[in-house]
Amino acid sequence: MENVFKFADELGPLKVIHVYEPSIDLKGILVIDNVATGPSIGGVRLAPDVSTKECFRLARAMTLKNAAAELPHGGGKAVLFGDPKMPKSDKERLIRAFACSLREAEQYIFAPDMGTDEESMAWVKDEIGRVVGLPRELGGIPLDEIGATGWGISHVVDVALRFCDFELAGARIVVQGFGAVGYHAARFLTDKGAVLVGAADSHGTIHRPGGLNVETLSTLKQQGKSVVDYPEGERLERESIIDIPCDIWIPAARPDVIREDNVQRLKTKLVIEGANIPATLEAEKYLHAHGVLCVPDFIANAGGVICAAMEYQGANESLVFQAIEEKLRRNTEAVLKEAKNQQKLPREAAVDLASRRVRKTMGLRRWSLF
Ligand SMILES: NC(=O)C1=CN([C@@H]2O[C@H](COP(=O)(O)OP(=O)(O)OC[C@H]3O[C@@H](n4cnc5c(N)ncnc54)[C@H](OP(=O)(O)O)[C@@H]3O)[C@@H](O)[C@H]2O)C=CC1
Ligand SMILES: O=C(O)CCC(=O)C(=O)O
Repeated sequence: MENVFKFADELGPLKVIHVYEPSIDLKGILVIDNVATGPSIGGVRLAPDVSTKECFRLARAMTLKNAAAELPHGGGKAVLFGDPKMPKSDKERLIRAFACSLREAEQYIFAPDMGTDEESMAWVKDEIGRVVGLPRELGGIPLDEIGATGWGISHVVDVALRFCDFELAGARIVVQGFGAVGYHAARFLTDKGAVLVGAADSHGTIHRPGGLNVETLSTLKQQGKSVVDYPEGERLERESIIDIPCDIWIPAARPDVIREDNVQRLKTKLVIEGANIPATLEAEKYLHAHGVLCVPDFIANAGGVICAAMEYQGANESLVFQAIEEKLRRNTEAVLKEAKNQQKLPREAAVDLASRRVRKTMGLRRWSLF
């Protein structure tokens, strides 16, 4: 048995639950990292290559994200082993069973992540009720459909550009992953004058220096095709997305895509981490040393969970965009100012800000974690 206490530090994790039901090939993990601020919220990720370590790192990112955004929620995350493109009936059975198996894990509120969506959350609601990110028909605010995280990213970019030497009009952007985060980030940024010159999905990369039409790419994805089916431009290998020269590079897919062994290939001025844990610390240090500004994940991509938390409190959809804008602009400014003034990595400044808030709420409780 893996020694799960190797992840333990002053913040958590509070609980690590492994779920196994061989009759339907259900293998899942829930990490509840910290609930000092309230019940944890974090998405359920369905992917073939997840792990306990990935789940813990994602749960910790949620603890920091929810604290930075001043939400009354702690951090948790769940992962399910499986192909997100499995037949829908299999996926429904898996998610319903996973929800049932975690019925008693009341300190965790289900939400969507890679491989799961509003419909998956509707199945969770039907089974156990403790869920956010629901379809509108069930009273939810469909955070992926409205582009909550992409909206937040567009404001993070706007603030980060005050710390850079270029403007958004005409800036070349590259997006790795063309799902809920990648598509909406590209949509909001190109609406403000940026040019999307590269995009990747699980099948490959498309590169067109003259610009890619975001809605054409979105239509291809809705038809079950790939970004590489775009009618113009150069088709490249999936990993070649990192080589495309640009001004803003936005990871919006898997973890650890920017590492010590490939960070030198990035030719950009600004990295906005749309994905969770997309870069290793060493890679972020390299970027910092080479003058590339990098806004960390739990600051940049908090739009989705702000929306989710507001849904949980019964808020109206029209208030969500304003709340995301305000919180993300304030945090981005605070983190980048502190990083600049103290000559720190933006991540160091962000972790200081968020963990200070978590420690304060822990100090207000009899037991710090539970
Ligand atoms: N949804 C949200 O609001 C939030 C999401 N995040 C994070 O953002 C990231 C993306 O989430 P989301 O957009 O919701 O996920 P989706 O499942 O909607 O989209 C993921 C996209 O990534 C692509 N992809 C998968 N693997 C690779 C790869 N190796 N290289 C390139 N592209 C790849 C997929 O390709 P294909 O289409 O071919 O499957 C798909 O286009 C995750 O890290 C998630 O945790 C963070 C905060 C909030
Ligand atoms: O935004 C979501 O889907 C819920 C929260 C989450 O999992 C995340 O922010 O990564």
